Amino acid sequence: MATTATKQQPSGPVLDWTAGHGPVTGALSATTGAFAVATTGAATSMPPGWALAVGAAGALGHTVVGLRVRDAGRTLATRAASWLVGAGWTTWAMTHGPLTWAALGSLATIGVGIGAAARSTALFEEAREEEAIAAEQRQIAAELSAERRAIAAQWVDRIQRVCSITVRVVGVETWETGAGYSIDAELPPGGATWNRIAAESPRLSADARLPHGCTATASPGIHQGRVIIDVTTVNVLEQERTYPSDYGPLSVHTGIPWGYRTNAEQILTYLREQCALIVGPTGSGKTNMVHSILAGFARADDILTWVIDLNAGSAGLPWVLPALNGEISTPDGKLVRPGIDWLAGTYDEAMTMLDTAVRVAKHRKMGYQDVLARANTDLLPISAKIPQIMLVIDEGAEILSSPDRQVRKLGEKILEVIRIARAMGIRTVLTALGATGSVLSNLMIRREAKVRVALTGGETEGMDLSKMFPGSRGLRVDQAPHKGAGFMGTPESPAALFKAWRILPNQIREIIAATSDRHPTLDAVSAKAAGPAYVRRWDSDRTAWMRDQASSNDANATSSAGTGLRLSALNSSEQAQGSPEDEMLRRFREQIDAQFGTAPEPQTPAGGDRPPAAGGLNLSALRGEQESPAQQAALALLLAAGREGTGASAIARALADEHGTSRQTVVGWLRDWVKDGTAVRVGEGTKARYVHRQHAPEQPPEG
Ligand SMILES: Nc1ncnc2c1ncn2[C@@H]1O[C@H](COP(=O)(O)OP(=O)(O)OP(=O)(O)O)[C@@H](O)[C@H]1O
Repeated sequence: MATTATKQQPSGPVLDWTAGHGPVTGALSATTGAFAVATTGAATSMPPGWALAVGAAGALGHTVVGLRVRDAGRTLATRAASWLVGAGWTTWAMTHGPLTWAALGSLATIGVGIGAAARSTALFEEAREEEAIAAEQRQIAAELSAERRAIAAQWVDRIQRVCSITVRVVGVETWETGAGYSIDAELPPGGATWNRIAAESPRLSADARLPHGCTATASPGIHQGRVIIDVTTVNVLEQERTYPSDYGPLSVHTGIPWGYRTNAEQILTYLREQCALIVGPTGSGKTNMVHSILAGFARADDILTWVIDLNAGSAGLPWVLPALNGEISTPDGKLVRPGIDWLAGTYDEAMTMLDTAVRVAKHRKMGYQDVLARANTDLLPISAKIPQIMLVIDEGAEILSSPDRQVRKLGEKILEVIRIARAMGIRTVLTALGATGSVLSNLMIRREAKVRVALTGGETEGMDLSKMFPGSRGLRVDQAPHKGAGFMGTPESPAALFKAWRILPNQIREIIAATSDRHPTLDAVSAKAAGPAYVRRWDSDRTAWMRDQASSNDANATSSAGTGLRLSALNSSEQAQGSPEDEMLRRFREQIDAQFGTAPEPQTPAGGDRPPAAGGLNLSALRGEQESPAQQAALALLLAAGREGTGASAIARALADEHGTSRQTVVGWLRDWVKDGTAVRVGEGTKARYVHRQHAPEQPPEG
């Protein structure tokens, strides 16, 4: 709150002065009450005398109750007077006439007299109750104020001792997170500046006997004569904090939390235009951090996450397998979608994904010309209808700097996406084990990836923080010796210590379930560009590696310690086709189809009897080796059209350029699909359109 000038708090008062400001706030509360009465009075033409009566009653209430609770005489007098002043002001405000204090005084006297005689009136009871509550609050405020005053006094002395500057503390705010406090102080006249205090941060921290990992950092106040000193008293980086259990919706526009600062406040990343780079050597907590990033993306209702993970699939699989294996369901018993929208674990799949991303970016540029013109912007307006695609590439930096020519081709594609797709809503998050020199010397990364994280986790080798965070001084690797901790900087929040939340598989499962209904679907323009390659992404032949991975993980758990890319992924076609494997593959495929109600397999006659499940994924919906690419593209369009559906003419138009398909041919396919239950015809005559059965309002009767 006080320390980070985040986007949510662009300006306005820095500190919260609502509690414990002594006489000023006391007077304020009396006057605000009076103001309310005056306003209401004026608005309802209340006779001005009533306001005086209220004031008198207030004075009376305070006096009587005060006597009962044995308040000091002086407090009593002040309090009663404040009510009268308030009421006096009210009357003045209501009548716009002069106020006679003699009249007031007499009224008050009369009031006290009357009040004493009328103890049991409702007014008195009410006043008494209010006063009891107020007294309790004042007690709390007084205690708080005492604590703040003590802090203020200590720091005035300390700054004098350490920096030889005599400041005047204007306010002290203790943080809601309980991890420290902020001091707002005025610098003495004569040209002292805030950075003189900032420069003495380590000595101030030592003088204050702060625990290890806690700091006193000075930053500019509301003008150059003021300074804010943030003091952390609890080392939250040392603690293990789990991912916050509130899985409420997020958006690319409101920022996605990636971790917390030393004051325990969340750091938000704004990735509409930025890419991100996360560096963390083995064991620093990088995989865990990627999971908490994927958690944030899963919670957003305008983000589709595509993950490339050629390294044993550990980053993406936990977001896919629980859903594919049907291990979880939503609270109302529905099947869930995976927490990410696409996972590439092999070289070929990664290439397909990157090609798709490039096509989507280019198509969006053309297809959304009118949207951009209408919104008068060159940045595609991202929403749940036109989602942002976040490409998360684990060890992407290693792909970029790989000596292997084939892998470097992937790298070139990644750079192309970064270069062309900012305006069109595709951004990347790259992770790196280290060796960032070559990556950071890439102009594209330097310019586009300004959200940066360095997970140090105690590792000092090969961590060049000055390259990761140019311009920031005083960052030392040894300040963040804990796993999951390091430094993070974004364009909105300067590089400083931070820690990622710990996230365990059970929370990942919870988030998959909680966010299943929230994920957007690819907009029609993008879906058309993405084509069958996208629609078939969960097909069993393309997800077979996940099964391989899952079983090889079981068999050889220790091998995951090896670092570097799993280049065997390049040999994706070399899958053993022995009969036990075939059997597993068949079972896996059956499972997927059973879970997600995909189209019945032509080669398994029993499949046709299964009632299709509503919703779910398009897994293997585009089956049928016998189908032409044009027909597959048509089916992709039908799927992409969602509940709205589409028609033969629209599909034929979309296919004309690439495939030269006639309307008549499309009519034939649609007719076949209606017959075999793939599509449903909705509406009549000119309103007739076709809806893929996944999106059909009601399931068609099975024939
Ligand atoms: N944010 C965190 N808070 C607390 N502990 C953490 C955090 N992140 C990671 N750890 C601890 O560090 C261990 C290693 O984390 P993780 O597997 O994410 O590291 P990594 O850098 O990906 O390593 P590897 O490359 O070997 O998988 C975890 O098992 C956990 O005990």
